[in-house]
Parts: sequence; structure tokens; C-alpha cells
Amino acid sequence: MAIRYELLKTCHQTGARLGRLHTPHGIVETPAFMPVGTLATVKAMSPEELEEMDAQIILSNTYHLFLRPGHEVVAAAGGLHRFMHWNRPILTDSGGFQVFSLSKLRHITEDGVTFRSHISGEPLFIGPEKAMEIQNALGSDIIMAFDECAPYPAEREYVETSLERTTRWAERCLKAHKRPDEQALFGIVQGGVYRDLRERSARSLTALDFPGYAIGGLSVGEPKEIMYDVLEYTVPLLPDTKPRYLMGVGSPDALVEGAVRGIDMFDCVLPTRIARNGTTMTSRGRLVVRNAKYARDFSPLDPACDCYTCRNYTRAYIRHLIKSDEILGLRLTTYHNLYFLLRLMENVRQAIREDRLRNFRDEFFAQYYGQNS
Ligand SMILES: CNc1nc2cc3nc(NC)[nH]c3cc2c(=O)[nH]1
Repeated sequence: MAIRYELLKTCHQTGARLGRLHTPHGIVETPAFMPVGTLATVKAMSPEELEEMDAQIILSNTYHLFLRPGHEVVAAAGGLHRFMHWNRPILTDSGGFQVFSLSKLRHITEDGVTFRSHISGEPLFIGPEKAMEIQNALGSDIIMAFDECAPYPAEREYVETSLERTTRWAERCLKAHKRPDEQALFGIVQGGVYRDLRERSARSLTALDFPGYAIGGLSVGEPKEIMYDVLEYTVPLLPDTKPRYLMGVGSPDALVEGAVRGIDMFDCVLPTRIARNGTTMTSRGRLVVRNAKYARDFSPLDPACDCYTCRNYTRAYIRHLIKSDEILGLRLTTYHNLYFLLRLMENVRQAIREDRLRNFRDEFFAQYYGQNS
């Protein structure tokens, strides 16, 4: 078995679960946030810094590594763990999402997707078998089925046709996967915002008995209330003995609301992406440190945070670095943002242990979104 999910407890106040995901590269305590390391690096962070902040698993992108440096190069290095000097768990996505979001001139057929590289413009192809070949070469602990993330909004007919093909692609992935004992292949539930289509997708995929399930097709521009709605009726269709991964989520509120609805794993570029333009997450909401009002503010980004950035640097100094486009500036804001979300998930796990996740959510939101301020 490539992975083993251990369900430790279900919160009595909510549907949230406390779990441990045993992988060949170590244990992941869930609910867990996965920092995104698209090009085999979590931008601006070293693996040692990620370990220091207790990141337990990171995500990397098949599409990007296929284009550059090429999965054969990573395989020749001994796999992604060796290549990037990260010896904890890695999850790779299957490339579908990036093909649709990054490349131009793409064309979907039953075989897969033809597209032009967003780097060189050369014509390329990825399908279920190719996505398995690439991820088998990368050697990640968890790999994702090749799917189509239907856009939002999308006609019901389009979503239906797409999910049927995604299910056929999932079957082809199961057949093409060469290393099921070392790399756990997750199925990805689609179906847009249509309840009966989500149920059909979940039923088809759970019948194929994947070791874990992702919920795809969300966090693609739909209102959060709609996303939470889809989770309410989709999560219960998934086996509670297996991990559930909500792809591309998310912001602090979405992480907490997702955990409340039984999600175990999350990934999002938000913390690293907004850090690069000086936007930080603090216990009292977002703080845009490049703002002039912080020019002489010698307090830490977040007085309630004990991370390396908050223990050693001030808002004024970080603002100066960001304004001067100094590399240390984005390193310090990235470190803090990742630390903030990883601590948030530790607090969520603790609240589940103590059966008080609903209370935690209300307290956290009041502080972060300032309902009571
Ligand atoms: C790899 N397959 C796959 N990745 C995804 C990544 C996403 N990232 C977001 N928001 C940032 N939504 C996503 C959906 C999917 C999805 O439906 N499928």
C-alpha cells in the first residue's frame, strides 16, 4: 500500500476529521495545508526553512516539470525528492489544470489534450498515460488522475460530457500507473455545480476504489457559498476511510470551512503569490506592508505570530525591502504567510481534538475578518 489513512477522530461539533496519512516519505497530520512548489521549489523558500515551519507535504506541478526541465531529467537525478532535496511527502498534480489555464491553442479529444508550450510554443500532448508516465518518473508519493477541470460557469451538458470523459480517463490512469505500491493515485471528482453530476462522478470513481479522492472543478471563480454547497453534498459520497483533497483551496476562511465539511488536504498558491507583492496574512486580517502607513511602524507583521520574520523584523523594514524590490523582502513575507497557514491548520487540528472547531471558526473569523472590531 503506497499510503495508509488513519482516521483518529471526528469532531462532534462539525463533520471535521483528525487523521494521519502514512506515506513512504513520512506522516502527514490532517487536515493539512500543502505549500505549492510548482517548479520543484516553493518559491523563495529552502527545504530547511519549510521543515523549520513544519510543512509536512508539498505539491509540485506535472505540466511545468514536463516542459522544464523535463521528467526524464528529474528521473535521472533519482526523482523529485532527490532533485529538490526534500525528503518529506510530495504530491504532484496531473497537468490537466495547467494545460487549460496556461497554454494556448489547446484541443481536447478522447485521447487527451494537445496544446502549445507556454514557454517555447512547441506543440505538445498530455493524456492519461502520459500523465502517469511523467508522475511515475517524478516519483511523488501521491499522484493525481488526468482530468478536465470544467470551467465556471459551464453549461450542464458540457460538464456532463466532460465528467464522463474524465471518468474514462481515470480508468486509463489506473491501468497505466506503473508504481501503485509506491505512489498513491487519487481520483478527482468533477461535475461542476450540478448535484446529480457530482453524485455520478463520485459514484463512478469510488467504484474504482482509489486510495484517495480529490474534489476538483472548484475554486475556479464560483462564489464561496456555492463551493461550500458542493462540498456539503459531495464529501458524504466519499469513503470516510480515505483522504479527501480539495484542490486549489485556499484562503484562511476556505481552509477552515473546508475542514468543517470534512476535507483533509488543501493546496493553494495564495500565500506565496500574494507575499511577492507584499500582502501578508495576519491574525487580524490582511496587511499590505508596502502601504505608506507602515513606513515608521517598528512592530512585527503580526504581534501574535512567533515566526522567524515576526521575531526579527519590523513592518517598516519589510516595507522598505518590498518597495526596493529586495529579494529578502519576498522571502520574509513568504516565510510568514506559509507559517501563518500552517499554524492555522495546527489550530484547526487542535480544535478537532477538543471538539470545538465551530467555536474556533467563529473566534478566528471575528479576529481575521473583524466582524466584532
Ligand atoms: C490536476 N487536476 C486538477 N487540478 C485542479 C487544480 C485547481 N486549482 C484550483 N483553484 C486554484 N481549482 C482547481 C481544480 C483542479 C481540478 O479540477 N483538477
